[in-house]
Amino acid sequence: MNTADTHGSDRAGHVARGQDAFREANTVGDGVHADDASREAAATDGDRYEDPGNAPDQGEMELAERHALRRVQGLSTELTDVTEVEYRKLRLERVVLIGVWTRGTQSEADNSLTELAALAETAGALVLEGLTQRRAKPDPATYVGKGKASELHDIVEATGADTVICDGELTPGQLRQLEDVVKVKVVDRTALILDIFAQHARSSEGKAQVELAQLNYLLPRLRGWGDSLSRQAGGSGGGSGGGVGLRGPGETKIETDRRRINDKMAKLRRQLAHMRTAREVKKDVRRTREVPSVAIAGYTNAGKSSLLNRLTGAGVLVENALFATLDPTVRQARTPDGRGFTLSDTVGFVRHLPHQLVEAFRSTLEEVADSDLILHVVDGSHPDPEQQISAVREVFAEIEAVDVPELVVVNKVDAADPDTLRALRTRYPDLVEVSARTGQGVSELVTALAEALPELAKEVHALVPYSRGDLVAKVHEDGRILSEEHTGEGTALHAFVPALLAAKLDEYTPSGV
Ligand SMILES: Nc1nc2c(ncn2[C@@H]2O[C@H](COP(=O)(O)OP(=O)(O)OP(=O)(O)O)[C@@H](O)[C@H]2O)c(=O)[nH]1
Ligand SMILES: [Mg+2]
Repeated sequence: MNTADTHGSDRAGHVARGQDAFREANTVGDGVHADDASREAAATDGDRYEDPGNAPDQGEMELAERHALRRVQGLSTELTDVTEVEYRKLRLERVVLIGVWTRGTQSEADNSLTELAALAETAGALVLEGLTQRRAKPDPATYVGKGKASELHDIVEATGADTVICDGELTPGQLRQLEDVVKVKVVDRTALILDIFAQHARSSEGKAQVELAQLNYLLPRLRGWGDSLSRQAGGSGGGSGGGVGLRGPGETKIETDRRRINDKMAKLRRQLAHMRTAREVKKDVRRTREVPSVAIAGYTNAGKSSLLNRLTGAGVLVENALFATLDPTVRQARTPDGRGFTLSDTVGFVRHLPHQLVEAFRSTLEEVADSDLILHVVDGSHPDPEQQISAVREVFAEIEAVDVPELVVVNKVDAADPDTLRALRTRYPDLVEVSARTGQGVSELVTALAEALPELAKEVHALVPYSRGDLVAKVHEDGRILSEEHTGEGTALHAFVPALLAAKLDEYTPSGV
């Protein structure tokens, strides 16, 4: 918690307050300028692994495509005969949610279940009922207590639900034993999030990362799922202990499956290592340009992609669903005083992000840790934004991003409760309030962002011969020009530039300046 706190608002800094008049006058923010040339540059830099085209309406196309494809997800061909991989196509239709509430207030417990409902809907399920049980800790056998479990069975039967989703990560044994009582498929929050990620991954790297996480989750659960599902499939009616005759061949099959899964995981790890190298190379290119990078991070559905769109007109997918964005999108942008920087959208965070996913997405999340500034986008219209802020900061700590300066950006102020906003202002005095929807506050955000960006290191005076027009162009691109004059010998420049570019300009610096 201490690490998270040191990451606090005091360091976010730079945000001028009391500019309400200015804000009123600027309700339609035009955002950071991203010209076509720089957008083209972003495309050739190839920050996406499967470039879906660079048309401005790309986000809309993705959205349409997603709606068209929703719920038609195939299995990887290599695993089609592993029947226990069943959970990968959860085919959630009608679900009942159940949560064990161990600490905190009633409203926190309710928020948690509301979030689970949003996750379930994002995965394509229809939520019929949500229940919580207050207990000191989850029951080691059936997650909820025995009595509650049979009550749950009655509700499942009465509503005609086909799946129960538990708000936590269950042990293989708990999953199996609860299934025995409720007689329908039981999945946990982790499996649900993995399923959403599987539906949403678009790049080959994202797909590989999710598949690795799924297999990782599946491995210790093979037997549990296998037992329970085969009993159900066999229609033997929930007798305990499984069929004697099934045990031998069942175990052999599990061994085979386990080996196949291990092989598949090894292959995925190799592929990912390879893709990672490719990404490092691209990052190096960016680093040699020394353009500062800004990462937009925050809780899922906070409005990160909307804000990126508002800031650059990038046409990135926006959807009122959790985890709409899984693949990093990087755009070139420019501050009002002309300094170039990159702005990247990232995968949303969630409370108790399954550990397998943090592992799998480590390379993607490291983009955040490697950035020069984090715009931490917070959903101001959520009933409990502070809890989301802490959840996000926990992930920052896990990916070692706590040293990166953070600017807290409270989004959706058009829909936020004034009391919530007041509480946030007290807690994070340096925050910026915006609405990606209406554009309110966006120009203040641009100013705050420009101030928080690391200053370009070097002031140079140079006389660049006309044969080195490329260098002058670079100064225009990456630097901030104070004066420029065309003389008989070349272009005389006075500018602030990144250190690396300053070194290149060194030989054109007249001595004595
Ligand atoms: N009222 C209001 N709604 C907003 C605002 N910004 C975004 N939204 C809505 O919030 C939802 C989520 O927006 P996204 O931009 O997809 O959020 P995200 O943080 O990128 O979400 P993930 O990629 O899923 O993590 C969408 O329905 C947006 O229309 C805002 O300023 N005001
Ligand atoms: Mg997004």
